[in-house]
Amino acid sequence: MSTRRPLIGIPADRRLLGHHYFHCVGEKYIAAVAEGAQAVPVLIPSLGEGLQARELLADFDGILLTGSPSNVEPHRYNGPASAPGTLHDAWRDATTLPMIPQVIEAGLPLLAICRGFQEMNVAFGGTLWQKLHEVQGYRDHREDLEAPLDEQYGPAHDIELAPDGLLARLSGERRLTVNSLHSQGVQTLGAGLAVEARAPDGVIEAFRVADAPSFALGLQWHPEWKFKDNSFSRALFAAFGEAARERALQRAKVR
Ligand SMILES: N[C@@H](CCC(=O)NCCCC(=O)O)C(=O)O
Repeated sequence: MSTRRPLIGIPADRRLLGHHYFHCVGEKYIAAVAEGAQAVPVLIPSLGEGLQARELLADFDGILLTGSPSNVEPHRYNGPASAPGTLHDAWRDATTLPMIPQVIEAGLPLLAICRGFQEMNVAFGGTLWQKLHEVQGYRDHREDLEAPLDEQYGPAHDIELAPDGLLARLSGERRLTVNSLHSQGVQTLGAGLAVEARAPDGVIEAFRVADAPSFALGLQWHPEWKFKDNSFSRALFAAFGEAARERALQRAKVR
């Protein structure tokens, strides 16, 4: 029976560096997959429809959707035009949004973080607030970009966990403290998503795919940041890796 580490795909951001575009993934996500999930991180270029995702997914045991300073293009959820100067990543949208339902349908474990969480909500038909801090009743969920990184990714607010949810089960807690580095947030929840956690102002901070055959979790915060120093983050990536190992074993049986 195969004992190789599971392969976890990570769709890349497409970013202009100098005169050329690159497809890139933040190293902290790569480390969390390799060390936290004990899996092999495989970066996936964001080639949109050119990717043939369905065939590609057959060779993977999980997918991680990362955070990004870019926003999902509003036309993807019939939202209002973004403020001038907003950073988007159309190629990433064109890659992840069609991929998400295929990942769930194929029974691959999925962990989505921040922008990835927002992509999941849009892929399931939900919509986004673009500037939570300008919406009556919501606090500012952004980081201070002038602050040191440890402060930007440091504890920012509590979340209340759904008592019957996966996060409550994984953590054994009802309330946790998380970091917060986002301007956007869930406005309407996508069909089939079950809320796992909310911030004190009511912002949805986590959900799962209610009827997914495997691990399918979206988080608005960043558990990958110094995950080794946080027992809940370690448990999250360990559970994600375990689900990917299970998929790898199933795949090995049918080869
Ligand atoms: N642009 C979206 C998502 C924010 C996000 O993912 N921030 C993290 C970026 C850097 C990192 O990967 O840690 C929004 O503003 O809501």
